[in-house]
Amino acid sequence: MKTCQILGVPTQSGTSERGCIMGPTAFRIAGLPEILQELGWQVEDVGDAVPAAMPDVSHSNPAVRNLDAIIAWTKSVGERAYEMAKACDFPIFLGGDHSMSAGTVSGIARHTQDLGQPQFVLWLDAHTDLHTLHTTTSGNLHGTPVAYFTGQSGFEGFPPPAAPVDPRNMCMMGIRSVDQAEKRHVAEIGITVFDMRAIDEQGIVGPLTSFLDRVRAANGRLHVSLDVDFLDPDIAPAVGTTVNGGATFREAHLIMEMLHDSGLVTSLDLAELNPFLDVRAKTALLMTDLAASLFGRRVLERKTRTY
Ligand SMILES: NC(=[NH2+])NCCC[C@H](N)C(=O)O
Ligand SMILES: [Mn+2]
Ligand SMILES: [Mn+2]
Repeated sequence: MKTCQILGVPTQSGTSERGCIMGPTAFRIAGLPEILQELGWQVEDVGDAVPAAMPDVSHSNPAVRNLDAIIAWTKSVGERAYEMAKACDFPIFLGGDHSMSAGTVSGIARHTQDLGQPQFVLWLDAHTDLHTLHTTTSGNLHGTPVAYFTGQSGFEGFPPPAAPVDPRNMCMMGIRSVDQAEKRHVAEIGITVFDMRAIDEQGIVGPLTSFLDRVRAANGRLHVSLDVDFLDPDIAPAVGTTVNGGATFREAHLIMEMLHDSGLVTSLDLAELNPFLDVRAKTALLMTDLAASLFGRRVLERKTRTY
């Protein structure tokens, strides 16, 4: 049986809105571990990560908030993610704000490097999260993990990622809120971005298939990072950074179903769930259902199509 380990990463220091600390609990109450078991996985919930000791740090950009806590989380989550990748077939990380992914992706990529394979990342988000400590104006470090784990400079005090992800191995979908500094950066480093306009024009199947083909051709391992604000706020209100015009229910499920059928996904973040902002748990339940689709739940049994 395929094995999966689930780790809670209750970070909220990367945001200015409190509540993401409750995210892992909400996913557990929504029944995520049991649902994956029913789908035929051997599931082990390994509890919640705790941050490493906080370093004594300051930064020249006065906007930066909670740098000590984010460095401490990045260190410990990076180690936990690396151990999980060695110990099971499929690590899942329950956030927690998106600063969690500085740790999760860098730990996962370190293991992928040990295997001698390239790491690919699918980033499903309204935002590119590509700031550095120097370019962020909000100071909220959940806006920075992609720059960190792709090895960009500007992360003084952080442990350097052992295996920086090649930005050309990254695909972003759902993007619709990008700051000036991020726009320059994204073009420069060569990430493939399907913004919301591209999705409107081309749909999901073409863009996602072309990326999955690249992952397969390179014999890569694929990490998926799903931010709640990828989804439209009408269906997913439980996030501190809602942006109108997000992915629909069907678009999101189609992505998850295609990812499952591809057989390429080897790890997952469920990020930014803020249960304090939810409406009768509908966002927690939707995110859980999306994970179920990624793990093989489908409406009707049918022959697997390979994308
Ligand atoms: N993970 C997220 N929700 N990130 C939102 C970041 C928003 C904005 N770009 C900022 O840096 O403040
Ligand atoms: Mn994000
Ligand atoms: Mn976002």
